[in-house]
Amino acid sequence: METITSQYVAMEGIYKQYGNYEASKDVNFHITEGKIVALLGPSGSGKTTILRMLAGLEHPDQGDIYIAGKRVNSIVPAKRGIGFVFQNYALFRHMTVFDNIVFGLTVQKEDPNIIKKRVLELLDLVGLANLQDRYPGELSGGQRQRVAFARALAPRPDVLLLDEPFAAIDAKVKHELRQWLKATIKKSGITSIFVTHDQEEAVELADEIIVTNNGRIEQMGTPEEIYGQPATPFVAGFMGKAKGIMHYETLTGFEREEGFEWAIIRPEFVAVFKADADHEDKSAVEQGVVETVAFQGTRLSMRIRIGEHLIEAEQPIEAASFTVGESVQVLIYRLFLCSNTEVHIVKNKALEAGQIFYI
Ligand SMILES: Nc1ncnc2c1ncn2[C@@H]1O[C@H](COP(=O)(O)OP(=O)(O)OP(=O)(O)O)[C@@H](O)[C@H]1O
Repeated sequence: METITSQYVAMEGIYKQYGNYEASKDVNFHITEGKIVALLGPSGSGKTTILRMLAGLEHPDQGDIYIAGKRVNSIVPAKRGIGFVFQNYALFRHMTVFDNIVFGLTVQKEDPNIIKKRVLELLDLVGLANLQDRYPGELSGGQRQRVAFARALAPRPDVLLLDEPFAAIDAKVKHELRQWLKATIKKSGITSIFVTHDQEEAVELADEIIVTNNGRIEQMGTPEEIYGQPATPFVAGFMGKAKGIMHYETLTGFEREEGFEWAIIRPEFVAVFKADADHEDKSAVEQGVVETVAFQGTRLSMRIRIGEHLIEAEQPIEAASFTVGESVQVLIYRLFLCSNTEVHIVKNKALEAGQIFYI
């Protein structure tokens, strides 16, 4: 059997078509042992197809798949050493929590005493030791997902695959459950790959993110890299909250670059001042007019018109309040300047030397 040594999970030169539709186009990535990796991208971008090919539930038309250093293309799903957690829990309703977890092991025909010991260990790991006799219908969504997680870990897989594991979970519980999952995965040391279309989830959980778009991988990197140094215009526009995307002509402090026609301005790249506010960067501001103001808990979210362009800005609520129609000074600290294929991260040259930038 072929082996690769330096990478634990890998895809090399993967192509996959469904009929005429190309769901994966030259997919390549390498994942190091013990990492948590998110497959992040819009609906239909090919995330689930990648996960299902790793699991052996779909087969590539071309390319190589490696798990735990072994080429697994021709190995059946049950022998690939993977655990799978689905978004809808997929627990057996007529079985207790204990028996649901046992199910992951009985198929391996283990000794009953070893099975019991292993299940108790897992119940402890997922914090459900006192609920082992309950049925899935008597658990909350978060608890059910913990059981599904324990069941997937039961046979000690080399790799854990999770398909939108929090999709069916209440928004309030999600944050807590993500923190729990991250800590539990790290404790067990298992290499984990999960699919999500939620960038907040990817950033919160993953050591590394693979951004998919239209069947291709746009970028792989740490959340900080993906967020702060987008490699492609798609990633620059996909990550971050509501952003101003404008056909770029001139903005104070930013020069034109040949072939770079578009600018992406995220809310955190912008500061807003009252029209009469005095500050040291006056020469670097644009004049704008507030078009909308929305209160969002701890922040004010605003849409501001600069000439023909609309950009989004955010202010802490302790800062000055703003009203619709008000003229304001807008200071753009930086922007992402995009050609069709490249992104340049450009700082405002008109700012005083020594200005501290946000990111
Ligand atoms: N069995 C199939 N037969 C035909 N086309 C399919 C099949 N499975 C997926 N596709 C198509 O392949 C593309 C990629 O699908 P995939 O499920 O991998 O995307 P995704 O990024 O996971 O999307 P989502 O977030 O909506 O689940 C989609 O256009 C989808 O319609």
